[in-house]
Amino acid sequence: MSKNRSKSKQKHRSGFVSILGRPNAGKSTLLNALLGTKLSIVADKPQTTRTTVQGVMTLPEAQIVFVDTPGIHEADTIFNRRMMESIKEALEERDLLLYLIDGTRRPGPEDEKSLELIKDTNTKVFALFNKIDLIEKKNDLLPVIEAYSKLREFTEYFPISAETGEGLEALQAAILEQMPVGPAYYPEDYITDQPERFMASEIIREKILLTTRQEVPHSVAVLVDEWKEEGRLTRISATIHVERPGQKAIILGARGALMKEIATEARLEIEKLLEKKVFLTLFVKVNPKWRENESFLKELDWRAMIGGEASTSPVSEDNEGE
Ligand SMILES: Nc1nc2c(ncn2[C@@H]2O[C@H](COP(=O)(O)OP(=O)(O)OP(=O)(O)O)[C@@H](O)[C@H]2O)c(=O)[nH]1
Repeated sequence: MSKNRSKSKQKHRSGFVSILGRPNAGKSTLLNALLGTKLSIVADKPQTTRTTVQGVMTLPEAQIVFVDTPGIHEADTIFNRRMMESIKEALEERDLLLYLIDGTRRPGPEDEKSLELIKDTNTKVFALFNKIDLIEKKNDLLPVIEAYSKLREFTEYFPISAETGEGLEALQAAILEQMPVGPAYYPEDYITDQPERFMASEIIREKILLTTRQEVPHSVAVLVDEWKEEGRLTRISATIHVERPGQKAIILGARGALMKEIATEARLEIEKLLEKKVFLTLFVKVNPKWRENESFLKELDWRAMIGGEASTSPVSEDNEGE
């Protein structure tokens, strides 16, 4: 880590950061963790036609704009030289790159291929070794870090867990330090309802996990279908997607009792968050194999919500009301 952390504190800083990494490394989880825990601001429009703003973290002393890198997703499958060149060009425009690595695995040929993208960029790159919560003995991470550092020299190395939040504070401080002096690009109070929408779905999901005591742990996804501000009331309707009819039965409980409990607890917490009265309607729907359904996963991704692509379609007959 660099030494003069305190020196840089007075001036406001701002910059553009991209998160890269192989599929499944945890990029979305990290972005959510960095932004979510800070109740961050999320921009609802692309910053330029080429770049999508994924989220803006506004702190008293800095603003960090997380931006997507166009073409990066295709780059994993299409190794077209022109595309690689345009991605590399885009990466040059960033103030910092976060290269996310699954810290539980040593690099394989796919990882080496993926590192090609950042091979000769002039932009600083942090190596983030994610999922350290899965590593029993911390020493087991060392050979992984060593193997990666042989493939490329990174500016700094961070063991983190996007899931538990471990290491994220240090990471945030280091990101801040890399940001050039500059103004905030977005007004401080520029908060759309989108993070609230995402947080509401997370609250509902959490209540399900607590209420059903982990009987349906990872088979649950919650999508907010409708969000209407009606004066002092916010009307929210959301669908709980499960994989099997048995899971739907568990969530509903006898005569819908459990579902009622989930809805009430979630409503109370969302009311606290919004500081408003909330009318919450929940539906539960069997959506087999939703985890393999590409378009559904996209809908789930809260970034998709920012683009206004979240489902607003009416709920189908399969649903059960609160
Ligand atoms: N145990 C653990 N799991 C994690 C962590 N970070 C992410 N995951 C899990 O890893 C999986 C992939 O995470 P994502 O955030 O979807 O990964 P991604 O890099 O955005 O994936 P793509 O969208 O496919 O590029 C999910 O099941 C996450 O829950 C972590 O720190 N610890």
